[in-house]
Amino acid sequence: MSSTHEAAPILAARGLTKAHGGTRALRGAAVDLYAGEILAVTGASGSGKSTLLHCLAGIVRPDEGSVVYAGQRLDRLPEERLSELRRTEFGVVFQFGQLIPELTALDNVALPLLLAGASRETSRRASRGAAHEQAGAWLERFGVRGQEGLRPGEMSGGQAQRVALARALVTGPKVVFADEPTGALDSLASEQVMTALTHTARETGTAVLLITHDAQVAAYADREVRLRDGAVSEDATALGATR
Ligand SMILES: Nc1ncnc2c1ncn2[C@@H]1O[C@H](COP(=O)(O)OP(=O)(O)OP(=O)(O)O)[C@@H](O)[C@H]1O
Repeated sequence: MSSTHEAAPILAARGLTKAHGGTRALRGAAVDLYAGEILAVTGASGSGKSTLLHCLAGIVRPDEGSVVYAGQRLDRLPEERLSELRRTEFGVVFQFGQLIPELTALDNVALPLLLAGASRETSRRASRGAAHEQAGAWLERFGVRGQEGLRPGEMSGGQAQRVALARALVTGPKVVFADEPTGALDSLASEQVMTALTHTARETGTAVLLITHDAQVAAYADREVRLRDGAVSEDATALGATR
């Protein structure tokens, strides 16, 4: 992907600051994410990567600055509109999947669909069957079809992360936020997870904001921005990912 984009970014942050107690995690960070783009955010430990992701995903409000998603100020939306947006337009994957331990893989992936269905007040039974069918198809897509009855504690780390990816993508989000999704995996599992994530995102046109400190993982992205002390230090465009 080239460094010049004609369309407006789907997500744009400017001048973000955020302090956690006395620690200034973000100091004027700015970033653009374009529709369908896979953007790696890299930087040393403590440079503010996770805080940036939380602000962009509407999980945390910045102290100052703006976050514009599809033309609306995310940082000014009331909490209920924000949570609806997170449920319908965004998907998230964290380092340790954050699957619900009591639920099977199938139920974990079906859950976002059931929540979306419940908010639309569709027939419970019909939506449950459809959600399970769709969840099964996504597990298949991520190569974990045989695992639908397993609970997270019964899966390998790589399998659990692929289930977490299926859960993040099942609702057809516009943006997936992935915070060190391979941070707890060995290199083979890490490769499988990154291949699954990037292939699917490219097929579905989902934009991905990928946090990583691993150059091999960043190489899957189209473009990289580097954070240093809470601000973007370098916009290393056009990684030229071919995967
Ligand atoms: N909830 C919190 N309470 C207090 N300090 C925090 C909190 N979250 C982050 N920080 C601090 O803010 C700074 C930025 O943290 P952040 O997690 O955003 O960085 P990071 O680049 O993602 O780091 P890492 O790669 O280690 O996960 C760090 O100094 C961190 O200790």
